[in-house]
Amino acid sequence: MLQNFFFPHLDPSHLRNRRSFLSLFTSYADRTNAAQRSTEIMVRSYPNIVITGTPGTGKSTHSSLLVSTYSPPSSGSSSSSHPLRQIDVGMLVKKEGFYTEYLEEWQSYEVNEDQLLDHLEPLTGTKAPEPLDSDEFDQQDLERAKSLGEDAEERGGLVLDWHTCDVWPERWVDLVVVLRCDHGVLWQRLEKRGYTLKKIQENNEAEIMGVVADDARSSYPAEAVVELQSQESGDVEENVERIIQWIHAWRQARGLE
Ligand SMILES: Nc1ncnc2c1ncn2[C@@H]1O[C@H](COP(=O)(O)OP(=O)(O)OP(=O)(O)O)[C@@H](O)[C@H]1O
Repeated sequence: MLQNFFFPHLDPSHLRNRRSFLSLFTSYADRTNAAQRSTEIMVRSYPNIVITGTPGTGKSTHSSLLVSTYSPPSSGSSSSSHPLRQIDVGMLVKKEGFYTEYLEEWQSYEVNEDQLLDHLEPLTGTKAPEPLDSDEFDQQDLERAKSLGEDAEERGGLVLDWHTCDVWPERWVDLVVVLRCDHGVLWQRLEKRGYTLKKIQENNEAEIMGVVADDARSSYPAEAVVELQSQESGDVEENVERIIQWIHAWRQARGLE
C-alpha cells in the first residue's frame, strides 16, 4: 500500500508498491457522487493546480510566489485580490490530524487520505467549466462559475503543494506542475536542511529516477502535466510567470475573463 508521508521522504520503491490511482479514484468518486446527487453541482471559476516534485525542489517557494502574484485582470494591477489558495498539504495534515500513525522508521506520519480529501473537496469547485469551443460546453455551468465571488469557498484556485501527486481525483486537477532539479543541487539543499544521509540519498535517488514525474504522468492526462526546471532563483520567477499566463489562458478559453 502506498504510504503518503508528509515528512519529506520519497522511496523509489513507490514505483513498485504504488496503489492503483484508478482504484482510489473510483472509490472516492462513488462516495462523492452520492453526496453530490443531493446538492447542486459546484463549478469552479479558477483552475486547481498541483505543484509537486521531490522534497527540496521548490514547491513551497513556487506556490507562495504564485498565490501572492496572481491577480485576475478585472481587479486591476493594484488589486489586493488574490483568489488562489496555497495548500501546504504536509502542514494541513499535521494541523488537522489527518494521519493514522507515526512511523518511527521513516520519522513520518501516515496520511489518512479520506480525511484529507473530504476536507478539501468543498474548496475544489468539483467541476471545471468546459471551454467555449468544446462540444461539451454548458452555458449553465459557465453562469454558475461566473456568479462566484473571488472569495467564494467553492471557487477552486487551489495550489496543492505536496510531493505526492497521485492522490488527487482527476476531476479536481487542471494542471500538474512537476518541479525538477539537478540531483547535485538538490543534495546541497537537503544537506542544508540537516537531513540524515539516508534521507538525502533516498530523495536524491527518487529525483534521479523521476519518481514524481512518473507518478504524475501515470495519474493524469499527458496534456495536464508539465515538468519545469527549478535550479536557480531566476527559474522561480520564470516558472511562476508561465503558470500565470496559463491561468489567464484557461480562464479566457472558458469565458471567465
Ligand atoms: N529554483 C530555485 N533556485 C534556488 N533555490 C531554490 C529554488 N527553489 C527552491 N529553492 C530553495 O530550496 C530550498 C527548498 O525549497 P522549498 O522549501 O520551496 O522546497 P519544497 O519542494 O517545498 O520542499 P518540501 O517538499 O520539503 O516542502 C529553499 O531553501 C529554497 O529557497
